This record gives sequence, structure tokens and C-alpha cells, in this order.
Amino acid sequence: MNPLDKAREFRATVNTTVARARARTHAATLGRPGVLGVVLRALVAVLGFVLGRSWMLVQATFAWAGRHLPLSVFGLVVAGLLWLGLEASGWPGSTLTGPVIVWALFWSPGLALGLWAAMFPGSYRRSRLRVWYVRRWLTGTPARWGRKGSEAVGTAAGLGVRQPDGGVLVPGIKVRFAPGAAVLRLNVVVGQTVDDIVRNAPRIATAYGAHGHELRPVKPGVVDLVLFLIARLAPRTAVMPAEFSGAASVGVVPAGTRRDGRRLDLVVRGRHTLVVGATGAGKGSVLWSVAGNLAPAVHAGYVRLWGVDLKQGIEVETGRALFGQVAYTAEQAVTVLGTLVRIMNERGAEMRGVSRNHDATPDAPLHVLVIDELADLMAYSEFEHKREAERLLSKLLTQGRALGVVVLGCVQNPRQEALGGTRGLWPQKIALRLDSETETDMVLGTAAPLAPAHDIPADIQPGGVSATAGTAYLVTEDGTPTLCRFDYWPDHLIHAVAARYPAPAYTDTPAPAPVADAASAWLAAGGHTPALDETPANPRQDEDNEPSTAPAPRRKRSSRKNPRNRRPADATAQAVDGSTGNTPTTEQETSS
Ligand SMILES: Nc1ncnc2c1ncn2[C@@H]1O[C@H](COP(=O)(O)OP(=O)(O)OP(=O)(O)O)[C@@H](O)[C@H]1O
Repeated sequence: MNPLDKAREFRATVNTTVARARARTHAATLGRPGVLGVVLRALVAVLGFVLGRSWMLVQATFAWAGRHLPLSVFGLVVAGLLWLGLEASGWPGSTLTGPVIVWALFWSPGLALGLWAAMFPGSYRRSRLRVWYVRRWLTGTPARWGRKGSEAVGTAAGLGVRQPDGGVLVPGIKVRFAPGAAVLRLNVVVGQTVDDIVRNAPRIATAYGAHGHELRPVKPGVVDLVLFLIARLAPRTAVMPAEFSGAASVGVVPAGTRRDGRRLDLVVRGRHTLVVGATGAGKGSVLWSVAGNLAPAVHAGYVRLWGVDLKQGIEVETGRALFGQVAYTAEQAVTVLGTLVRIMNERGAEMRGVSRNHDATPDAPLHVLVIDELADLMAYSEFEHKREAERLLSKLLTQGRALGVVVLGCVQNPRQEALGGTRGLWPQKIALRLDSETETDMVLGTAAPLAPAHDIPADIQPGGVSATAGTAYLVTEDGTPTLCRFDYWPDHLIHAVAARYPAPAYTDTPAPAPVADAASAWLAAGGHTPALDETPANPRQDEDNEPSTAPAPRRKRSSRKNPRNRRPADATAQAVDGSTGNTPTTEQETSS
């Protein structure tokens, strides 16, 4: 047989063998199984089960180890040293048993986690621990988060800067983990600005499948990009605030939980806060997180609460004993605002040349005005009240913070008419769930892309309550947004707090500041031109009030003729009278 024939024969034999093997495998796996097929299938099933469960064990154990890296590495080192020691000393028995036991002791929580994952993969996958450990581990392996991975992501996200030699330089990225989040520390490279990172942050967040992100400036040229691995914040009910602990605690309230699990400390002192949220979004939680947590300071005399609640007083009346004056009608609201403007002006006169910032004391407390629905006052009340309220509120918002008079205003709809000209005067904003992107833009302005309040799901439960109520973006003065969930304040807790920390009986409330200008005075007088001596001699001067001495304007005409035209102090008395019948500790009188 010549060599060519030999080769042909060999090829034919190989072909036949391969064809037979293929036919057998096909019959065993896909076709009708013979004995071999049944055995093969059983083997594959067992192997799949064992490999799957082993993978779960390894995955969960190493996820734990990755999370607790120093401890797990320390365990390995101790076990390794023990093994070396045993080997060197010529230990007669097994030199592996001891080190393995030591290693297992160090890694026991991880092994327990792994066993649970291997035995009950379903429940483990559904658990929050998986989010904390496995996800963090999977997304935290060097391949993905390490230098190589971050470079690739940085380049893809447009963070690269082309170098003269043709290479691309991307910011150095260091990764660390915080509860529920991965924190990327980015060092901008020459030729880049922090703004480049801010602009590209959403791309990086999306590349890593994060549920949201935050940017926190660290120092010039360095910024932390926090990528959140957890989508929702669990609800929490507030607890009775602790006793007053001194002046230092005034003005910062523990209001809820931040997305990274830390406590949310809301700064009230020196900050006017605008709270915006659709109906049922949980504005009450924010309002009571402030009022309720300030209660001990109110009781001690360091803080004085004022309330405006034109929604029939339903919200404020729940904790009435915490408040000094409250207003349930637009007319009363103007009185309360006027009184605060007067207090602010008097304080300004006292502080002028002495101090630039107010420190709360029992003699000069921090005044906090809480307005439940701004739109009821600024949009839906009668024209003269609307106009005067806007003027007075604008004065408080522009001048009050350094003088210890701050405002917390809640509103459902952030449109122009609901806020009047005050929209740009709130340094701190809290955006609860909103109905549209336009509303988010209106409230948060440039911070809107990082705080998509319209994306907070309503998730209405069978009882009609939103499962996400109280979830909000807090945007502080520097524009940093923080996703957080405010604590829930049930009615019984508000009652209990009001009973335990009632406000002292105030007897020093001044008369409200006089109306400012001729037009307002005319409107306040019910559309009649007031007598000359009824309007301030120099309205502007009175407005900017050298007020400590300026008396309230006196009107000749009886205000009783027109109920809308009552003198402000009367209105205050009425507001107080009308609401304190059952709260004898709160203010009962005003000077006029
Ligand atoms: N922080 C929270 N955690 C859990 N549930 C909450 C929270 N805040 C509010 N809720 C639930 O949502 C409901 C509506 O809350 P709330 O009355 O504060 O909303 P709102 O924004 O003031 O609505 P509206 O503008 O219609 O008065 C509450 O009755 C309560 O059941």
C-alpha cells in the first residue's frame, strides 16, 4: 500500500470513530438516552448541583473575606506562621490540622455565611447580606475596581486626557467601601477640572450599575464619587428626644438616616429650609423631625417655635404645646410674620457692631418659624395678605439667618405662584418625591441632575400610603445632595413630646412690625385710604425698622368693622386664644 492510500485509510478510520463518538454523545445528551445517557445525565446533574452549591459557598465566604480584608488576611498569616513553626520544629503529627483550625476560627463568620448560602441559596440571594457582601465583593474585585478596571472605565466615561505621546491619562482612582456604597476617590489629572468629573459621574455610576451617586469634594483636585449599591432606605420611627444637653446642641437635629446608613443631622440654625414634596410624600416627617427634635431646647428656652398652618391647623395643632404663637388664617400668618420681623429688627439693632452671628440663649432664643403649606399663604389667600406675607417672609429669608430667626417652609408645588418671589431665598432645600423633572429643576436648580427627586417611586400601598414616604434629597447650601429618609413621627409620639417638653409661657412678644408701604397699608385697611397718621411717617425707615423704639401703627378707624382688617396684635391674640384653650402653657398674651 502506497503512503497516499495509507493516509486515506487512516483519515477514514478517524472520521468513522469521531462520527460514532458524536452519535453516542448525541444519543446520551439530547437524543433518547440509553444506559450510558442516563448515567451521563445523572452525573451532569450531580456535578452541576455540587459545583453550584460550592460556588455559593466560595462566593459568600470570600465576599465576607473581601469585606473584612484585614481580619481575613491576618487569619491567613497566623495560620501560615503556625504551619511554618510546626514544620520547623519537626512536629510529629500532622502539621496542617492546627493551622487549618486557626484559619477556620478567623474565617468562621465567612464560613457560616458560605454554608448558609450553599444550603439555602434562595433565601441567601434574597437577603440584604448578599447586597452587602456578595455584590460588594463582585463589584469589588481588583479586576473590576482595581487600577486596570478603573482606567478602562475612566477612559470609557470620557475622563481621559490625551498626552503628547499619544497615550491617555485617566484620574487615579482609589476604591474603598462604606455601608451600602463604594467610594471612588478620584484625583483629577493635569488638564482636567473637577467639573469634568462632575459631568461624567453619571456615566461612571451607570458603568458600575450603581443605584445612585453622590459627589463629595475632598480637597482641591480630589473628589469622592460615592456609588450606591442599595436602592431603598428602610423606614424608621422617631423616638422621644433626649433631655436638653446645652447650647451647643441647639440648631442641629437628628432627622433621619442617610443612604450610607449614617445619621442625618439636619442643620436648622442659620439655614432657612424649603421642603417640597407631592401630596403624601412625607412633609410632615420633615416638619416634626425639626419641631419634635427641637422640643427639649424649646422647653429649656433656647429655641422658640412659631407655626403657620393654614391647612386648618391640623399639623401644628398635634404638637401645639411646643409652639409659642401659631396662625391658622392668612391674617394671623401676617401677624406672626410681622412679629418675627420686628424681633429680627430689634435683635439686629442690639447685635450691630457687637456680633455678626447670633448665639441662642434663654434671653435671646433661636426663633424657628414652621410654615406647613406655603401655597395656602402665598398663592391662595387674599391679595393683601399674600402681598404682605411675601414682603415679610422675604425680609426674614434675606436677613434672619445671622440674627437667629430661621424659617422652615413646606410646599407641595414649587411653582412660582406658590413661592412668590421667595424661591431663590432658601439656602437649604429638601426635595421629597416630586411629580415631574420640571419640578425638581425648579426646586434644586443646578443640583437637580444629582438629586432626581422625581425618580423617587410613589409605591402606593393598599392603604393609600406611599412606601417611600419621608425619602428625600437634602441639598445643602454648597449644593451637595444627600439621599436620606426622614424619621416618621406618629401622632402619639408628637403628643408625648409636646406633653414632656412644653414651651414656656411667653410674655415678651412684641407687636408685629407695621405694614411697610402706602399700598400695603391701603390694602390692609380694606381698600380705604387710611388717615395720614395711620401710616408710618417714613415707611422705608419703618420697614428697615430702627424698630426697637418704633411703636406699632395706630389706626383710628375701628378695625372691628371689617373682620379682615383687625389690628395685627388683636389677630395674634385671637390666634392664640383660639388655639390654646387646652394648652395653658403656651403664650396667652401679646403686647399691643
Ligand atoms: N418617614 C416616613 N416613614 C414612613 N412613612 C411615612 C413617613 N412619613 C410619612 N409617612 C406616611 O405617609 C403618610 C403621609 O405623610 P404626610 O402627611 O407627612 O405627607 P405630606 O407630604 O404632608 O402630604 P400632604 O401634603 O398631602 O399633607 C403618613 O400618614 C404616614 O403614614
